[in-house]
Amino acid sequence: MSIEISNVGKRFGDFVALDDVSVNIPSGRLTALLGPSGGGKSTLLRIIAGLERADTGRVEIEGVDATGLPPQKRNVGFVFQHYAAFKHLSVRRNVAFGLEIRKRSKDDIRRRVDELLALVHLEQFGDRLPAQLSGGQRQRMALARALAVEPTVLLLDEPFGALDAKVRKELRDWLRRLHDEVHVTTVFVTHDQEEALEVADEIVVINEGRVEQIGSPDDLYDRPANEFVMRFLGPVTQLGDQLVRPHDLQLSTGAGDRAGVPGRVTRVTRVGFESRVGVITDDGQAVTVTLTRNELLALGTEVGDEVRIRLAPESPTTTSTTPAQSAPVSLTKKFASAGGANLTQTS
Ligand SMILES: Nc1ncnc2c1ncn2[C@@H]1O[C@H](COP(=O)(O)OP(=O)(O)OP(=O)(O)O)[C@@H](O)[C@H]1O
Repeated sequence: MSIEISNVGKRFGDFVALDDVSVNIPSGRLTALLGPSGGGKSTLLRIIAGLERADTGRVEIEGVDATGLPPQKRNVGFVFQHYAAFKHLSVRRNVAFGLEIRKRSKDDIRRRVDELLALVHLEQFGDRLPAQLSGGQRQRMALARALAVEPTVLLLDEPFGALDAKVRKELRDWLRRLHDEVHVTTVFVTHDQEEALEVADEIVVINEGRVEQIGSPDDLYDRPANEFVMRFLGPVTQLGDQLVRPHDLQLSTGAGDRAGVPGRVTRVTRVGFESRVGVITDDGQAVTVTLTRNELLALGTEVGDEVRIRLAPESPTTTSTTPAQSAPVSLTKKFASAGGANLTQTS
């Protein structure tokens, strides 16, 4: 284990920002701290970096107790959302900065900066000033600078948060490829579930100062530990008392079909390649079903049609704990007896 966080607590006045958090972050992997705004992700990252002191608990980095160490003794590289570059220094000098203060030889520095600029695809921009770079290029420079001193751990706090959606997506793919090349243990903070699912090997879901679940993207998406994780990781709809993903529901038409929950189509919306079908069940529950465009065409269903909703076999579900949204028991029973796969399971 590369970073072991044990029973860390942090308060700001009366406010509990982190409540007895324990997480093991594996070496050489890309780990996302994911959760809603204000949940405590940045605070945890800053505690790993040594920029913030935990009130209780312990932080170990590569077997060394780092709890009381200042940031410069932890051998961590850090990149923030708004990266503070030295404005008057060229990109090369910015990247070289950490090496210069470590008094490396000029030749060494030149070689290493060349390597780093190539790694982040900024070879041709070495002589520019930071202000002459785009936002995405500046964040790549920040990463090169953080990597220059060969940190044990790279910590990224919403590194692409300030960039537009398209550049964000490009940099996300690029970060994944970069990590596959350099394999430095990396922890990055994001509130964007798609970003975490796409990039991370491992995701730690943090909410209201507590860890909700730790696992691979597949684990979290397919086997959410609770309703919060299920809702946070992707779209959900409710059928009976179960929360399910809208794309895990199937629709059928045809008078002879008696399986599944009966209802009527209220809305059909196309969003790019997918189609969202709103159905109101005979018991009055509004359910959303997501189909591919071709599935919708094959089904040929329109607003007003009678349909039956079924859960695709092996689909993940979570029992809703929100009383206001719970369906009448009769519906659950009816659905279960109508052969609703694992809908009767409770977790
Ligand atoms: N220095 C501080 N003084 C007082 N409160 C703070 C301080 N730093 C953070 N907090 C509070 O602690 C909580 C957790 O903040 P943190 O920045 O860790 O959340 P986050 O999950 O990273 O959220 P975001 O995605 O919005 O950055 C927030 O409610 C925040 O207001």
